[in-house]
Amino acid sequence: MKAAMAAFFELPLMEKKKFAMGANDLEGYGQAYVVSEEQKLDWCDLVALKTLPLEQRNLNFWPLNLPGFKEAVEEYSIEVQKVAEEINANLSILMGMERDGLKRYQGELKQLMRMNYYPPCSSPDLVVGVSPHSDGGSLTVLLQDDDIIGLQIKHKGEWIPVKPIPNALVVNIGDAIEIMSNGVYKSIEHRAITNEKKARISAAAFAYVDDELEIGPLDSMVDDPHRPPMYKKIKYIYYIRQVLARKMDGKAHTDLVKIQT
Ligand SMILES: O=C(O)CCC(=O)C(=O)O
Ligand SMILES: [Fe+2]
Repeated sequence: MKAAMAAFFELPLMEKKKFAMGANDLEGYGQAYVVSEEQKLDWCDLVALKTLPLEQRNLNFWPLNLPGFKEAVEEYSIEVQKVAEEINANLSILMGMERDGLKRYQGELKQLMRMNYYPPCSSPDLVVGVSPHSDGGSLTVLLQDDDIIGLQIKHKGEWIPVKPIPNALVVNIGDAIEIMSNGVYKSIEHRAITNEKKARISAAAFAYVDDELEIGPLDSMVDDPHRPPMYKKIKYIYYIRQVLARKMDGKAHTDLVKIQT
């Protein structure tokens, strides 16, 4: 998977542009957005592909003439989905349900694979690889370089590096699980920084629910009046549209659906 991603980003720009993301597309090759004049520039190339279920793949965005790419992404996406499903099963138990509790509620999870390429940057203070945000879906499973630190999480107001553990994956809770868990499992604010000398590649597999599903705190996580619902119910499509429309601004999106007390 790492070799396949590296081979893609090494393609000449003209080749990569054949898979260019349209203005309102989630899929394809592009650059991370520049949010505002005041904000540091995002320093990152990316290609995003809908990987699962198989019928939602749009092979027009896939570099099919790159040897081994499709096979690697296909195999990796299936394996990483099993990891996401196993974590969901365990989270279900932690949330007071049977192992299949979240699966029953969420249905079969879909997957978008976002592959990021952060070129080396001689002025790392002036750019940020990916601006601070939380992931909108249920879970994100991240594959990162074993020897280059780039990912940071916000903890008690400070940016803490997530040091790579060789051959390990990083799992982020997304906003949808925060909402379903009624705030017990919080989505994490994170960003990626660039490196002065070395390029870094990562693959974020976002597992998310069907657009039409209404997400809200699960019954097992609500205990009125001791633990009332803390989030409004919202159809996932409306939630994710808000996230995408407002670009990236820390954890502001979950605040939008919080019930004010
Ligand atoms: O490259 C990373 O470590 C993080 C990427 C990320 O947060 C994302 O693609 O949502
Ligand atoms: Fe992210």
